[in-house]
Amino acid sequence: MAGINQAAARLRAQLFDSDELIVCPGVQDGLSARVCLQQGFKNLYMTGAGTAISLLGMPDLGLTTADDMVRQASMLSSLDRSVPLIADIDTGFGGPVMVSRTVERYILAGVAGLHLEDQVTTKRCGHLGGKELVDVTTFVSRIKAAREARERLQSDLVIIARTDALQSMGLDEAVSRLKAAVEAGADVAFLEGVKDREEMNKFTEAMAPTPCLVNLVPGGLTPLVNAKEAKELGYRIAIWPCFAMTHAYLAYQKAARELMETGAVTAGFTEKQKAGEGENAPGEQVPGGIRELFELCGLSECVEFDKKMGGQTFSKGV
Ligand SMILES: C[C@](O)(C(=O)O)[C@H](CC(=O)O)C(=O)O
Repeated sequence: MAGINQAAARLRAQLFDSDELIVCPGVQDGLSARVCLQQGFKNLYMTGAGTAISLLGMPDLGLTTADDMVRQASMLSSLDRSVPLIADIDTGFGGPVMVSRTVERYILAGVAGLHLEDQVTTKRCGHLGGKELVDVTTFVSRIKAAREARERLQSDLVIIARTDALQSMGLDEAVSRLKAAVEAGADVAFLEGVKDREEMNKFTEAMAPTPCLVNLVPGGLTPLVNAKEAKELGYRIAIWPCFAMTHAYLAYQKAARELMETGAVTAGFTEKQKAGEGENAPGEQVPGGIRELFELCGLSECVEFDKKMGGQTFSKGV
């Protein structure tokens, strides 16, 4: 338990023993997480929207189950346990019993922080229209259930309360909901769909001294401020949910179009090959080729581990 809880304790220290902005690139699968770890990020964020898209091929409409999310969170937090993962838990997937059970599963999966919201269980992405909310008593009961799980497991889990109330009820009601959530045990406040810098500032000031999170979704409602600006606006955590996914989508599309139109894929070709000279030599290293991807995902570490344990699995090389 102590080992798993370490990431949560680290996130708590980042939040309360320092004033640095906690920068969380959004990841939705093993590849995006490995790339962010390779780049040296100190935190990761598991996006629910990205998980719906990459795991189910479906939009963010409350279609991912607790099992889908726990499994993904467990895989992501296992890749580097020294890097705290903040994960989306949507609405907690039911009433207080279900919320408590799901939060317990997130803790056991090694999640360091999670955000729990006040939309109805048939929720949707916070940057879409027509959102419906539960009443404040139900929202608070979700937060209390999360807190109960944290206490029961003696975990340092950081609970982030998210409200989607801005769209239909305005800033004052949103702030009042988040204050009630903090009173019930949440550590951080997350105002979804904040629309401009003035509102961002007003929000962080209204919530002080509670730390606030800003959600920077490409193509969403919130201006895409950079890390420096987010900090100046009073935020302590910034998440970039689908940033890599937008890039990946455009790259997949380009490659698929090329294959469809020309019957060939040149992405893994060397410059010589692109110039029409020669074919891919068997086993040749190409940028982004399969060996490089395996290396990114720990090929050498696996081989080393096998050897260290006295295994012979790779004694003939890989
Ligand atoms: C933060 C969020 O909950 C997520 O799943 O990453 C989404 C982001 C998105 O839909 O791109 C959200 O509801 O804002």
